[in-house]
Amino acid sequence: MMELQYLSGVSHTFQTVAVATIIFVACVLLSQVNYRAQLAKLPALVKEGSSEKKRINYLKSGKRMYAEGYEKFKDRIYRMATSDGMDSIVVPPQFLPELRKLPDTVLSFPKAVDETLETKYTKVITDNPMIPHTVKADLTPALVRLNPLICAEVDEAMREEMPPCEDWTGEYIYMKLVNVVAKVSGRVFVGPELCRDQGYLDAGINYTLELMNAQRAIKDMRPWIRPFLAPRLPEVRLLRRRERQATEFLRPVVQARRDAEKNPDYQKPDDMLQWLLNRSVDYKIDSTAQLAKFQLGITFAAIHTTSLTATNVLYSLAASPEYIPPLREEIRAAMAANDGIITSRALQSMEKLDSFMKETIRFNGLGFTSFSRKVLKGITLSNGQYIPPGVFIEVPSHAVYQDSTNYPDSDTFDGFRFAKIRKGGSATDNARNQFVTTNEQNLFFGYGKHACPGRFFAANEIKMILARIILEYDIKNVDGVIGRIPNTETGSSSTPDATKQLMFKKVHT
Ligand code: HEM
Repeated sequence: MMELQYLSGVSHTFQTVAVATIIFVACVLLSQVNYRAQLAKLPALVKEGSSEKKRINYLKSGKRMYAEGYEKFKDRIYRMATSDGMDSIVVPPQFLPELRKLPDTVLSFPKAVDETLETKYTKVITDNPMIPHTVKADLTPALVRLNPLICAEVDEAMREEMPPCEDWTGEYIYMKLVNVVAKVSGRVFVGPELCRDQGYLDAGINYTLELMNAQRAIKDMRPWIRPFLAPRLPEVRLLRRRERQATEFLRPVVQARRDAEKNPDYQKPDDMLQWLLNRSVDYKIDSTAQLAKFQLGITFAAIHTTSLTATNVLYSLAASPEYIPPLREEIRAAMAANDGIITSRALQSMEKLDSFMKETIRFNGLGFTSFSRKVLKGITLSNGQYIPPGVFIEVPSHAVYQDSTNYPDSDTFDGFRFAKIRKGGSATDNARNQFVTTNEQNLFFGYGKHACPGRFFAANEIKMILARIILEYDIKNVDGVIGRIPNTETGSSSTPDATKQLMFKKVHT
């Protein structure tokens, strides 16, 4: 009797579990059907073809497809299959003002980065506000004070990296710039103790490349198998090794600084590591390992973006060397007016250089889209179109830059386009036409509350590096290369081709 009762209990439990499982699976399937039905209501740029064909097409012709969509859909959103075969929702820029008001719980920047970088496995920190806050509240206001020091670091790093170039000399400038930027950013991020340590510099430079490799290896796995196998991928293990290595580099420096603080006369260093230490109590960061991950995160955000952008500008300059004499004159005058030092005031007065940098990224930014966000709760736009939760959105920034209603005669590269507007214009014209400007027509550094907080530092650093190069060298393409070295374009990304050389020759005055 007891046994029968027990068996009937087991069978009842089993039935309950089975029913619950069926209900759960049905709900998942229904939500999937609902999600697909909602997506299907949005117009698609490419209707025909298998998802693999669409994916390959996107990788090959992303730039053209974003331009086509921009022309075709104008003030409507549409969907397009992207590199991982999933549909992304492409949003025209006129919706940006309404989207920027939405909180991260509805339209999320960190969640978009989490999925793009597979942070569950790569462990990049995306959700700690301490990094953007420290960059905004400590680094940007410190620039006026730090610029002479940054300038001295640029000069020293350039002397170390660039050969004499007494005659025309070919250089793979991208790798040179990565080293310069790593040293200069290193001085500001970790301070004097580590910024010249080749081991630490290499760790920072390689981390970004290793992170991208790990992300690609994870994306190549089927999603359901990732929780089991991704942590064991050699590429992912390498990231763990880098984290441990960075922690070991930082440990003695952090310890020495904490010990020194006990001395009431101690002058705290003026760098990002110290600002992070100062804020660590408020943000409940108590281990060197966490600080090391923050440092790697900032390095990831800063080094290659800055050096790729500086490379883009030099590729444009080599293709249009007629800009070199007026730029050189401007830089000389700015320095002469500021006791030979590149102060913040000197940088601000280099409006032609700022303009040339801005015009370069109008044609050759680091990609064709901006404002990548994940939709967490459904959004109805002011034109009535509905964006379902679960999708990614992006704005076709390159198409915006090539629209002649935003930029008259938009097909023409006019290096001083923005300097001319600023010279004759109002305070608003001045504010809206700078390299660091972010708004609906200027999306290189993103848009809204997550727009790149490091852009002021990056702009200063790039200008100082370019100023040093333009003052000291004539620049041209390698013989036989006509026009600008084309960027490598894949899907939504565009990078200067690091395998190409530029020619440099020392200027003697
Ligand atoms: C030319 C160089 C750089 C470019 C092109 C660039 C670009 C960007 C872009 C597009 C975003 C996303 C913004 C959005 O979607 O709205 C971003 C975010 C960010 N960038 Fe930069 N960046 C550069 C340099 C730097 C530097 C030097 C730092 C650090 C000092 C930095 C720190 C960050 C951080 C912390 C975020 C995340 C902001 C947040 O979570 O709210 N970036 N950057």
